[in-house]
Amino acid sequence: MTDSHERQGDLDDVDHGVEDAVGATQGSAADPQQHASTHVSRRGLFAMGAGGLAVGALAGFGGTVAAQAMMPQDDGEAVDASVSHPFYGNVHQAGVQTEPQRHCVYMTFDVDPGTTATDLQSLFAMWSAGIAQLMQGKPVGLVQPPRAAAVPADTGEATDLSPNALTVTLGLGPGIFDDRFGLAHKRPTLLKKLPALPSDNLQAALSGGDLSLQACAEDPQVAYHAIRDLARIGRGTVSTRWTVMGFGRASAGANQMTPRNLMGFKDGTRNVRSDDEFRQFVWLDDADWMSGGTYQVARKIQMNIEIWDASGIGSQQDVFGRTKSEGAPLGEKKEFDTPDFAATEHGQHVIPQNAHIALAAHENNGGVKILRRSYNYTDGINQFGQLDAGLMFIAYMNDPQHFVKLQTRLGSYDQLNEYISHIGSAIFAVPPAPEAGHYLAEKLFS
Ligand SMILES: C=CC1=C(C)c2cc3[nH]c(cc4nc(cc5[nH]c(cc1n2)c(C)c5CCC(=O)O)C(CCC(=O)O)=C4C)c(C)c3C=C
Ligand SMILES: [Fe+2]
Repeated sequence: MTDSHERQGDLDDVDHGVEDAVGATQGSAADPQQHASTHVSRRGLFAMGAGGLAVGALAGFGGTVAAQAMMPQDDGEAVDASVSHPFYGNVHQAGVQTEPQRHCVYMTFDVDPGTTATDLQSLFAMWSAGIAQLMQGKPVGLVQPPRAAAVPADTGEATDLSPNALTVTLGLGPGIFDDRFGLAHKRPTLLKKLPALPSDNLQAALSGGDLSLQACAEDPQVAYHAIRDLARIGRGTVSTRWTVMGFGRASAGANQMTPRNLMGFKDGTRNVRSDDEFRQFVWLDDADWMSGGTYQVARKIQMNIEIWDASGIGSQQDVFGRTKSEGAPLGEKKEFDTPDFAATEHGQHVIPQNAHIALAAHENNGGVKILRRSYNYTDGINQFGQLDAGLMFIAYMNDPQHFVKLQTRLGSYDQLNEYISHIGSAIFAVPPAPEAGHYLAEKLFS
């Protein structure tokens, strides 16, 4: 039993929100047999009941949230705050193939000492029930409980805000499959710590984690609220490790205009887009309990923005191999023209061989592609009074070696290295979405 159980006993006046809702529905667990051999702690009961809450949540709130006015944005795209994505039954977790929303809060967690597999199981059940609520624009429990001494289960800052296309995506780090929880035999085949890579400048405090949550939404407060309440639900089982608040999505989805990174260049022009490409490069198939899942690589990449801002447009364009305004490959006219990496002029490659796109393109990497779903971030100013900002690079792929292969080349030769520094790094396995009546990563425990 972890100290969280004791704390739950102590906090009589807390409105337990998701926990109570889950516990109250335990009679409707989808498959009680599945848990028959599990030690049934209070948390175990939550785990059994999570499916019931899920079903209830779907039945009760499944319709679309009341439509609101469409808010036109500067990029010409309208934000429809009423959009909500389904959590259950979609095979893949939302937040991967989902068109990138404008804001993202990314957080990793370490599992607290003394936590058991049953505690983890309960956490995933409670997080699943909570995420299902949040993605519909609902609180995870009472914002205003009736008794004056009761602590609200939901922190309340998203009250009256619509779902805003919120997605919350759970990742499991390599640590979940070490000797702490008896889950080593369930380790996703390709999940292991990333090796040291060229140009790494990693800080331990910005790296690793047993679990990750990526919350993306069109409204930053909706994304932050989700992470805050989920971290609260996890208290006593997991502790926060590192977090990044991302904005101005720096990758485009299939139907979106290409956004710009903080270096002012369009980012996401040549990304994984079609269902076929997702099948080929992102989703895991025939991978036991991970089928329908994927791997997530997160890198916090700091930019030396002040130095970049002082460099000439010619060298900026050479760094990426693209023009700044249009985003066209050098030597071409339009953004979506195909780069010609062989073209030369006056004996020089038109796209320098050490340009970012020349090194990263699938044509020059044995056909390898990864899905980039990154966000800009800022941490204010650094100790020298300079802008502290960069790219929260988040990528999804069905083989983490694809990232390793690309970053080995980029870290060794990329002109961009003069202006960036990889300061944080982590890898996670992203399980498939649960069916209605089940919860994330449930098959880990059967
Ligand atoms: C290991 C993978 C990659 C890292 C790390 C990475 C960092 C990084 N990228 C930019 C900006 C741009 N990247 C662009 C293209 C691009 N980048 C990668 C991979 C990594 N980038 C790939 C696979 C590609 C596609 C290459 C191609 O097929 O042409 C571009 C060009 C526009 C686009 O196609 O998206 C930009 C701009 C930054 C600023 C950065 C780290 C801070
Ligand atoms: Fe890139």
